[in-house]
Amino acid sequence: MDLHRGGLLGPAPQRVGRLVLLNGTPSSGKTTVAKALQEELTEPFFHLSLDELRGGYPRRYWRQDHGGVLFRRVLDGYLHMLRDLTVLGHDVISEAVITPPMLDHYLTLYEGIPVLFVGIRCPLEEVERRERARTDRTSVPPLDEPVHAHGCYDLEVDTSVHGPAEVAELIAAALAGPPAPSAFDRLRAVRRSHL
Ligand SMILES: Nc1ncnc2c1ncn2[C@@H]1O[C@H](COP(=O)(O)OP(=O)(O)OP(=O)(O)O)[C@@H](O)[C@H]1O
Repeated sequence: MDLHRGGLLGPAPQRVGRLVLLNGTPSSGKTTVAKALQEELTEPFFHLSLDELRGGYPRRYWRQDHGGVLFRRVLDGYLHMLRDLTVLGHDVISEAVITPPMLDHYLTLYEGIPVLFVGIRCPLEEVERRERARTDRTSVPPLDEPVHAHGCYDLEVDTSVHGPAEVAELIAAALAGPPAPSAFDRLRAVRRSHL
């Protein structure tokens, strides 16, 4: 796929940026890890949570979004926006809740982009405890099994065992020597073998 595209600053950048994709159930700790990772890394990594992007629409639109149509459109915008940032040379940290029907979309959308796929694990009892303690949004049910059903990562961490700074160190080490083939390449190979 030809990712070459010029920007406001002239010709396309020398390299496509890296994408650190943190996948886990709500309240597994993705946003917390993303912020700790930005602190850990010496190079600048862009991070925006889906919740922050959702804030672009006033609350009344979300109250009317009963079929989830607005949510899906904003999620799609989020994923495409992060892809475009990597194409323009930004290194990016992204959060994801990838259930099995969604996986193909990610594999196709991020073809040609170096993805470090990180499983953010956390036991369900701890996820539920964190959900109950949250005041920033209405509680949502955990999705642990479907989110990790594909069973393939470059790195898996458990945020009930390792604190955010430790997890950030593990991810930084994986970024310094990313596995090859990457988890996304292995998942694409599995997809091709089923065609
Ligand atoms: N390692 C941790 N130890 C204890 N509490 C944590 C840890 N990581 C996150 N939390 C707490 O759990 C709550 C949810 O964390 P966070 O927002 O990072 O999860 P998330 O996976 O990004 O959730 P969502 O998908 O809903 O955005 C927060 O209150 C956060 O402070």
